[in-house]
Amino acid sequence: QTLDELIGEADPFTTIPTQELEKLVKQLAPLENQATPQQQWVIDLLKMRYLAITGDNSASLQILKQLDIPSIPPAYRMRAYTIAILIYQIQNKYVEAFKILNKIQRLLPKIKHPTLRYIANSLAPEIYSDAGDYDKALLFALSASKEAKKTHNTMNICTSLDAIGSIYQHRGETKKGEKAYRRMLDICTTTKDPLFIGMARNGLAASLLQQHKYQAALAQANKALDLCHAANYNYGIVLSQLTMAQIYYQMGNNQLADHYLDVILPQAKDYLEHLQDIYTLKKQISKDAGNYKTALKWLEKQRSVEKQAIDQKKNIRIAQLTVAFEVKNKEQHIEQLKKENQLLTLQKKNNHQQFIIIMLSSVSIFLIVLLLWLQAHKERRRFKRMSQVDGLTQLYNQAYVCTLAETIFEEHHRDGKPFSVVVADIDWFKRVNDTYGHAAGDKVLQTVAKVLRNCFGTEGIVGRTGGEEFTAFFPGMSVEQTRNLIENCSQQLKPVAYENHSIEVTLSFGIAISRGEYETLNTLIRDADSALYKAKRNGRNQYQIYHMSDLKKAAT
Ligand SMILES: Nc1nc2c(ncn2[C@@H]2O[C@H](COP(=O)(O)OP(=O)(O)OP(=O)(O)O)[C@@H](O)[C@H]2O)c(=O)[nH]1
Repeated sequence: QTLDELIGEADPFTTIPTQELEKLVKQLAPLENQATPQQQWVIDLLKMRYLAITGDNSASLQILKQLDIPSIPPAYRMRAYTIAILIYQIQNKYVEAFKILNKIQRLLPKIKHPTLRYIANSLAPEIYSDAGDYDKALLFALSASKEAKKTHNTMNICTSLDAIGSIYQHRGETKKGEKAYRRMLDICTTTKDPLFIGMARNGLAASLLQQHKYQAALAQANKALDLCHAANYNYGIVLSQLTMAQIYYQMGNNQLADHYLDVILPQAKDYLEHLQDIYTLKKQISKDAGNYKTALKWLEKQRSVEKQAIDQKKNIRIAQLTVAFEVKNKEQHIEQLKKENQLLTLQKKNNHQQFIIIMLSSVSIFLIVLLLWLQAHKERRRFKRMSQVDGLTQLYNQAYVCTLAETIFEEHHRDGKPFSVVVADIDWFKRVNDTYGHAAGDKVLQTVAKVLRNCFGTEGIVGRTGGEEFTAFFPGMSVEQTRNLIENCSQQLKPVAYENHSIEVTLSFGIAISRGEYETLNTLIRDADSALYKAKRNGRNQYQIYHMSDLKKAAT
C-alpha cells in the first residue's frame, strides 16, 4: 500500500483499535520520509497514541512537543493533547494534566470533528473526579454526553452515561445515578457488547444497593459478573463481586459476603478504590464476629489505603488549583496587556484627532488671513483707483494723467518724435448749470467724457483736468492726424437728453505739438491752453493749433 492509501484509511481523530493501529504504524514507518507536512502530522498522531499504548510515554510526549505549535491546525493539536493528558494521568503528573486540560478547553471552540469534540469533552469529568471536584466533573460529563450523541456512536454514548452515573453516585444522588445507568443499559443492550452491558449493570447494582433495594441489586450484580467474565474484564469482575459482598453484608449474610471478598482480594490490588471498600467490609465482618484482633488488622490496611487515596486526591486537587491559579494570573496579565493596548490605541486616536484639529485650525487661519489679505488688496486697489480716477467721469484725474503723460513725453522728447497735447473745454457750460441745474451739468460732463474716451482713448491717454476741461496726450501723432481725430470727435458729440430737454453741447479744442522743440510738458500744455483760449475767443465750437509764430506775434 502506498503512503497516500495508508493515510487515507486512517482517521487520527478517532480511537483506532490497538491492533489496527499497530499494523498501520508499522506500515507507515518506512514511508515516513516521503510524507508531506500534513501527512507527517497524521503519522505523528498515530505514533503518539501507539507509543502511549505500548507504554513508551516519554517518546509519546516527545511527539507532543512537535505538534504543540500554533501554526499546526487545531484538530491535530487537540488530538495530541487528548493523548498526552491520559499519559500525564497515568504518570500522576496532574499539574501537567490540568495544563493540557486548559489548552483543550481553549481550543475546543475551533474543533468541528464530532468524535474529536467528544473525546476532548470526555476527559475533563474523569480528571475532575480524580481531584474530587464532582461539581465540575458533572458539568463536563453532561456536555460530553451531548457531544457523544452528536457522534451517533453507541459506545461513546454509553461511556458518557457511565461517567454521569458514577459522578451522581459519588455525589450521593443515587436516583439520578440509577436513571443514568438504566439509560446506559437500554442503549448498550443493542450493541450486545458484554463489557458495556456489564458495566451498566454494575452501576445499576451499586445505585440500587445505596437505595437498599437488595434483591434487585443482587440480580443486577449477578448478571454483571457473568457479562464481565464473558468480556474478560477484570475491573468489572472485581466490582460486581464487591457489590455482591456489600449486598450480602447488608442482608445479614456475612459468610457469603466474606466469601466474595476473599475471591476478589487477590485481583483487586491495582484498584485503590475497591481495596478500600474490601478492607472496610472485611473489618466490619471480623468485628461483627467478635474477632477484634483481625478487625484491627483490616482497619490498619483500610487506613493505609485510605491515606493513599486521600493523598492522591489531595495532590490532584492541589494540581488543579495550582493550574487554575496560574491560568487566572495569566489571564489577568493578558487582560492588563489588553487594557494597556486599548489605552495606547486611545492615545494614538487622540493624537490623531489633535493633529486633525491643528491641521483644520491652521487651514482655517490660513483661509482667514488669505481672505483678509484679498479684502485689503481689493481695498488698496479701490483706493489706488480712487486716487487715479475722477469719480464723476471715470477718466483719469489731473494729477495721474499728467504723471503718465510726463513719462511718455520724456521718451518722445528724447527720441525727437512728435507728441501732441489737446485741451478740450465745454462751451458755455455755466449756462447749462444755470439753466438745467447742476445734475444736468454732471450728466453733460459724463456724456462728454464718454465721447472723449471713445475718440481719444485708443490713440492716447485722456483725463479730466478741470471743472469742464479735459486734456488728451497723443504720442507719435502728427498735426494732421490730431486734427482728424478732433473733427471725428466733434461729430460724435450729440445733444444730451436730460429730463424733457435736449441740451446742445459743443467743445472748443486747443492743440499744441512738439517735435522735440519743447523742453517740458508743462510748456506744451500751456501752449495748448493758449490755443484753446484762441478757439474760445474765435467763437467756440472749433479747434486752434498753437504755432510758435503766434507766440512771436503775441510777443510783438
Ligand atoms: N455741474 C457741474 N458744474 C461744474 C463742475 N465743475 C465746474 N462746474 C461749473 O462749470 C462752470 C464753468 O464756467 P465758466 O468757467 O464760466 O465757463 P463757461 O460757462 O463754460 O464759459 P466758456 O468756457 O467761456 O465757454 C462753473 O459754473 C462751474 O461751477 C462740476 O463738476 N459739475
